[in-house]
Amino acid sequence: MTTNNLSLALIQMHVEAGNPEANFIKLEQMLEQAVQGEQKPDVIVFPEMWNTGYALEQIEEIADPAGERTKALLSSFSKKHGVQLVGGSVAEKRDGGVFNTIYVYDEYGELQSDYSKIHLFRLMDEEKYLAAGDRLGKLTAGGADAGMMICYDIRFPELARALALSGAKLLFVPAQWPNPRLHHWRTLLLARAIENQMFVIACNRCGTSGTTSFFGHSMIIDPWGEIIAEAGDEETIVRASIDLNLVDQVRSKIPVFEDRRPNLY
Ligand SMILES: O=C(O)CCC(=O)C(=O)O
Repeated sequence: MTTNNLSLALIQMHVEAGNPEANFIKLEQMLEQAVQGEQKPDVIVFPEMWNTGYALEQIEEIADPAGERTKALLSSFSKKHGVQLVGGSVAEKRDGGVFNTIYVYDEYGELQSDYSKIHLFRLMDEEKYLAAGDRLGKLTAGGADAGMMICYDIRFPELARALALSGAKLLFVPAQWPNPRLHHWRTLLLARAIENQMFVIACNRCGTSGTTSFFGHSMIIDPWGEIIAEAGDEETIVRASIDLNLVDQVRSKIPVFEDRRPNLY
């Protein structure tokens, strides 16, 4: 069988809470590094809320108005380098609120889709400062249908299943998932990959903000649940090439989607 390869790079960066200037500089530096590797990536993924971090008390002032600054950067970079960007998420100010939003730019510099986090994480008071999105996140990557979820969203298996049922073969997950819940992060990502027989491509931040530390461990998991790449806790770019044909192979070996009994549950 011929391969259908997609080359990925995940920007596992330190985010400075409340300092968009520093974060834009850091992101641009790491983006340049990402395209200078031996194999130019087809898709680059960033972490959650990389522009502002979780400076929630200041979020109204520092969120990107209509995402304009972020969109300008993503559009020009994707076009210049012919690379698709799953632009992490940013704090985006619109419609009288602040949303936690992913913009996806295609390799021609055009906005392909967006997604605003639909489950707000109450342990970090997100519901007090942020507005929730109200639709699913879908995109295409390497010619395949894909879905996106943000951080806490991975605790909701129904969401990943809905995306898989709508055709997604890959799931992109930008996150700011902190210590001490590394075990939850790895287990949930592995479960979403195995149960939906899809690639899971998860980009977490690293470093410390105030008293909260982030363990990194960005991961690329295949539809059989094998870990193709996993970072440690340092600032790094995680790279891997995946064969999209593996999704159909795994789905025909164990036909979970044909064997479902949705009328019983
Ligand atoms: O669910 C968790 O444990 C972490 C979620 C989180 O940090 C977030 O959604 O920002």
